[in-house]
Amino acid sequence: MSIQTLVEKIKEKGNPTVAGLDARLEYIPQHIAGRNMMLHGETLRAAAESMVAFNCGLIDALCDIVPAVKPQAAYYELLGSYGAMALKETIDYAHAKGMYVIGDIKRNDIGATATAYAEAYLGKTRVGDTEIAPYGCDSVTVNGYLGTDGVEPFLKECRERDKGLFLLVKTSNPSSGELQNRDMEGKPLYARMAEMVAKWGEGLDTPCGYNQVGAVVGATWPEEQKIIRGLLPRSYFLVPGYGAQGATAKDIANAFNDDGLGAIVNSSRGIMCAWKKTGRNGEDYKEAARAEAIRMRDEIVAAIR
Ligand SMILES: O=c1ccn([C@@H]2O[C@H](COP(=O)(O)O)[C@@H](O)[C@H]2O)c(=O)[nH]1
Repeated sequence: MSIQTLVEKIKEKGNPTVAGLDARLEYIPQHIAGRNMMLHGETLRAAAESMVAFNCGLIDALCDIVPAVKPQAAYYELLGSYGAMALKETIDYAHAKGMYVIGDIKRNDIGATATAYAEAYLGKTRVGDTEIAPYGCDSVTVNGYLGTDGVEPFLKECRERDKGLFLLVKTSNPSSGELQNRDMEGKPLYARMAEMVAKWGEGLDTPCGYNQVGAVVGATWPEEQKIIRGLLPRSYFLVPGYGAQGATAKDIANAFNDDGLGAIVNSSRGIMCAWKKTGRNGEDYKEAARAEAIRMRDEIVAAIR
């Protein structure tokens, strides 16, 4: 699914947000985790099956109001081979429920290895005469700081399979300025990266006007958002940092274009852990996640109006 499909889903739902699926065991209510530990003991399998059950419940609760999910690969890798299966099951379930899937993998390497990452998460791998999509994400986050040869294999998937990318430009974490804001021949490094993103996106515009090659721009950096928006008017921004990292709706407005499009704001812990604030032991985790997703949507739509 291309960035165009993401834009259509955002418009259809009137909701420029994405729900992060980054479950640790402590974010999963006891009625789910306890049941799986009864069945499988205190094992990685029990943790992974709990994660899938929790994710599917969240997807059921959100799929009619939220256009996309963003599973973060780290939390699945934490569960070894069971985690890999949990990630695939989560992606397939989200697709079955009509959601767009952004794989937050932040990968890159030398060209040959980047090709393997790109095929694993966006493309297909060949087994004999059969081609199989190991994960089948619609788009992924990519670390462009390795340069063009590492990004090219991901661009190939955009060209050949209509996939999307979000290149790390200005990340949301407190230390991101240590390197990303350093001067590079008169401009901050993140601005140089934005220029690279524009170059990598050449020839990858979609009919809706947005390019397949987008950028990760932290909600925690409103001033940088404005500068990067100016450099990349037709790129979609994935904007993490809202909620648990402290950014609010007023911090994200600069990421959007005047048409109210151009950015999708992520919340992971804010939505996944909303049940922890209701005092009902997680029995109501789906309702709590939905209520938080609606609150977030309304707050962000009001802020960009
Ligand atoms: O600059 C970045 C890039 C990615 N992330 C990821 O987004 C979510 C944020 O989770 P919250 O719980 O909403 O804080 C998480 O998967 C990060 O790895 C980011 O935060 N900043």
